[in-house]
Amino acid sequence: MTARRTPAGPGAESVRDPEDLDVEEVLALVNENRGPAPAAPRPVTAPKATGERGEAVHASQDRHHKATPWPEARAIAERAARRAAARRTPVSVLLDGALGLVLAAPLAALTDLPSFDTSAMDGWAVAGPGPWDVRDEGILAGQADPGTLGDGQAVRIATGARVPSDTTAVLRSEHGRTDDKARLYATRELPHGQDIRPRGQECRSGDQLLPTGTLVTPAVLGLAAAAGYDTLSVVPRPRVDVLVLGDELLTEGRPHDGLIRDALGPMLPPWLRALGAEVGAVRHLGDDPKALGKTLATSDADVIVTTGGTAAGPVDHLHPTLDRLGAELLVDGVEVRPGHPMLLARMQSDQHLVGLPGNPLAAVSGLLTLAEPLLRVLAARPAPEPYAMPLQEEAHGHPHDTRLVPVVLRGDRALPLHYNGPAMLRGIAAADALAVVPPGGVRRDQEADLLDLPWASAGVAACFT
Ligand SMILES: Nc1nc2c(c(=O)[nH]1)N[C@H]1C(S)=C(S)[C@@H](COP(=O)(O)OP(=O)(O)OC[C@H]3O[C@@H](n4cnc5c(N)ncnc54)[C@H](O)[C@@H]3O)O[C@H]1N2
Ligand code: MOO
Repeated sequence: MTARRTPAGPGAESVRDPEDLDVEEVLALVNENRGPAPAAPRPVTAPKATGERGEAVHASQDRHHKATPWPEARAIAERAARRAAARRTPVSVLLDGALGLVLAAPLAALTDLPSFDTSAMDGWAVAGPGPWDVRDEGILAGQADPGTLGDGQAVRIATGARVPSDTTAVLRSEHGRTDDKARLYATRELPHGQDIRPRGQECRSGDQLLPTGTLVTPAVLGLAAAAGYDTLSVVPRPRVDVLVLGDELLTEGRPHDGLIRDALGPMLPPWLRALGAEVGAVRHLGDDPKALGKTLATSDADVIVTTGGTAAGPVDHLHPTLDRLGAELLVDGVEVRPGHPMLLARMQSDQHLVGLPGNPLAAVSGLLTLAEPLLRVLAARPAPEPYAMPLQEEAHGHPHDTRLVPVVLRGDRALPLHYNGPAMLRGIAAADALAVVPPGGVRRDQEADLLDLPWASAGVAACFT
């Protein structure tokens, strides 16, 4: 695979323009030497394999089954979403609500475009060879009936106006002159049909302009409006409920007395929206298994995202609660660092739960491993083009698991960031992408696959509004 883009271009390291300075400053903060080294590989607790890879297991089954390999976990999330996506019903939305959604039906022109023979220039509509007698009244865009021109006649015309019947060409204003008797002379040759946009030049009514599955971009909105649409049939955004678990979490102020700030409540909704979801208010449920059970049982969201409680600690209630509710575990642990306790469960045929680990970077890992493919397929969005870049520094690997390491893109290389421990957000907050580091690691100058962060390519405003 090849690098998809080179944000700073060759030589970016030696040329420090003001934009680069910002990057340098951020890098100095994130990669200064006193920071901890990249997370050391963790010893792997020997898992006992049970059943086939990717096979659904009931939540009460052996919790020590083998975790799913990282690429397979993503494929399982995609497959699960495909089954649910087949049952989703398209919705009709006003144009201004369709941005970022995907067409559920082909966009067929509701009119010819242009819908009438149109002047492409400001000048004169003329009939037959010149010189021409110029009519008194000109024609503007938006005028319903421009009449007919007789041979040897001309009329002033504006760009976008309907040309009169029997017009043979439009003479641009800079290519003609009139005498004091209102006779018009061309100052250069005027081919037949010049500067007339004939009706149907771009499309005929009924022509397919865009296929099902097209992402609605600003340009698509423009085309749809031009072709006569007020509403579009689109795939609805999957509705996501976010449940933040943990009694230790504060929603404001500074950490104190063993309590810490909830970092995921503010981070997940906009990130999930950038992945195509419609997200309601975040609910903080503490470590209350009853509240968790009730909320899961009554949610009508397409996808429930929980944070924390995925491990086996005294207040990690997710597994027992899923078990009580009869959920089907499609993925229960992934061979990825950070984030290995993440899980994917099918609650009902058309409802899934993504359990993100509580450690914040582990939660990001779960977001990109399980939530991204699930939401992308439910929203019918196209898969991002895979791409790879050489690493500017070595990223060492975990003995068995894939590692996801925050990187910044500098010129045509990706620089791994430190502060990439499971509980840290300092690296990812400065990152453009996550490098996929297979077991064995990636040497300096060797290519690593990259997962883009949604805002790195589109910009924050484009992807969150
Ligand atoms: N005996 C074992 N213990 C743990 C294992 C393991 O394999 N065996 N795995 C560790 C790994 S790896 C992770 S990741 C965590 C996953 O834990 P949980 O999903 O159960 O999450 P919690 O225990 O609730 O929290 C973990 C950690 O993250 C902090 N946290 C939780 N929520 C938030 C939030 N919204 N914002 C900021 N920080 C949050 C929480 O206070 C804990 O420090 O389990 C390990 N343990
Ligand atoms: O390694 Mo855990 O998965 O801390 O994130």
